[in-house]
Amino acid sequence: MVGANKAENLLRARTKVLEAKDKGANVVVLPECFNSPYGVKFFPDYAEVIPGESTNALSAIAKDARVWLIGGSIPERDPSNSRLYNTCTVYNPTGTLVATHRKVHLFDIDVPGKIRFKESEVLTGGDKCTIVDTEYGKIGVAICYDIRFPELAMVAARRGAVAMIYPGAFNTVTGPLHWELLQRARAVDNQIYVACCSPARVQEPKEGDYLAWGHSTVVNPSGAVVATTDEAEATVYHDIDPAEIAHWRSSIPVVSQRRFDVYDDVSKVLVYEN
Ligand SMILES: O=C(O)CCC(=O)C(=O)O
Repeated sequence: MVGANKAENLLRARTKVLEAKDKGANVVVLPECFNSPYGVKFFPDYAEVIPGESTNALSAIAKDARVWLIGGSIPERDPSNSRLYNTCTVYNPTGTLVATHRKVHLFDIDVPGKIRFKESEVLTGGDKCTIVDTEYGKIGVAICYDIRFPELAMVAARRGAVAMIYPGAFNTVTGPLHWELLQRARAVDNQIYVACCSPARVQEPKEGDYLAWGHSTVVNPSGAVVATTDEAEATVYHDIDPAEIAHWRSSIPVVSQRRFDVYDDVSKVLVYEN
C-alpha cells in the first residue's frame, strides 16, 4: 500500500522486503511509484536526485535483507538537465546500486470517459534497455507501460535474460483488459519468466486518486500464471527455474526459429501503412 507520506512508504517497503527475505526470497521487487502517490501532479514534489533519501533507503534495505532489490520506481530529478524521469533503481545484496532504468515508454493514454493520463506532461522517457546480471541469471527490468512494447522484452531475452521484471501500476480500466494478457504474451513470446509488481488499490479513494489494479503476478516461460493475488496488499513468490526455460525452448523452439531475414526491416517501418 502506497500513501502520501514518503517516510511511511519507505518504512513499509523495508518491512515488506525483510519479510520476503524471511520467507526465502533472494530477489525482491517493489511496485512502480512505491514512495509517492501515482499522478503527474505529485511527481515534481516527490522527485529526488540519485543518490537521495529513497535510494539511500533502498540501498540499506537491500544490504540489510541481503537480497537483490528491484526498487520499484521513484520520480527522479536529473540535476544535469532538471528533467524528471520515472526510474527504477536496482541493488545487489551488498546494497550497491547496479542499474537504473528510466521508463522508456511514457504512459500517455486517453480512453474517452474512462481514463486520461499523460506522464509526458512532466516526465521525460529513458533511452535504454536495462539488464541486470545476477547469480540467478540475467534479469531485464522495465516499467509498467514498457510492457506494451514487445521489443524491450525481446531484446532482453535475446541478450540472455531469464526474466523480465516490471514494477507497474495498471488501473481499473486497462488492468482487467491487459495486465495479465501482456505478461503472458511477453512470457510466451520469449519463453522467459515475467513478473509485475503493483501497488495495492487505495481502500477509501478520494476524488482524483489513482485506482491501481493491483494483482501482482508471476508468469512462467510457458505463459502460465504461477503466482498472483488480488487488489489488496500482498507479496507473491515464485522460483526462477532455468530448466523450465530450457524445457519450453526445446519443446516449442520459436526462439530459434525466428526468421529475421523475412522481417529484418521491422524497425525501419516507421508508420503503420494502409
Ligand atoms: O498500460 C497501461 O494500461 C497502464 C500503464 C501504467 O499505468 C503506467 O505506465 O504506469
